[in-house]
Amino acid sequence: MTVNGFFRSFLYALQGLRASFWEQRNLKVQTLVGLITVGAGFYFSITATEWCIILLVIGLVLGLEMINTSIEGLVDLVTLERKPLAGKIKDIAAGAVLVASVIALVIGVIIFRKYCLG
Ligand SMILES: Nc1ncnc2c1ncn2[C@@H]1O[C@H](COP(=O)(O)OP(=O)(O)OP(=O)(O)O)[C@@H](O)[C@H]1O
Repeated sequence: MTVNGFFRSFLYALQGLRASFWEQRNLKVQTLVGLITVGAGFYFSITATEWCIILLVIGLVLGLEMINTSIEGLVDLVTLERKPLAGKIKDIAAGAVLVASVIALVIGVIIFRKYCLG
């Protein structure tokens, strides 16, 4: 891949980021929660290891939400008819986001509990 090709792929990825952000209410909410968590991280001066874990789960949730958005679009592209398989595929993709979000919440509680309780 040439430098130009790499740069173009990077721009396409940024376009994808922008498109999913403006189209997806969930992604905006998750980004806001992520930013609040980062703010809390600065406020409580969490450790480097805690930063790594927090940033990893934020990236996981946001990344999975974008893949979920992409799968929803792909299913709609294949069929707009009501079909059990189409619904199941969307539900599984949404379930993946839910799993990551619940894990992120648990990790957030584990990390910030000790700072909040003193
Ligand atoms: N073609 C379809 N056939 C059967 N069920 C569907 C179909 N499309 C969507 N569904 C069902 O409706 C749910 C919502 O799908 P939809 O594409 O509207 O997502 P959404 O509610 O807009 O999600 P988001 O708010 O994240 O965009 C799916 O999870 C699925 O259960």
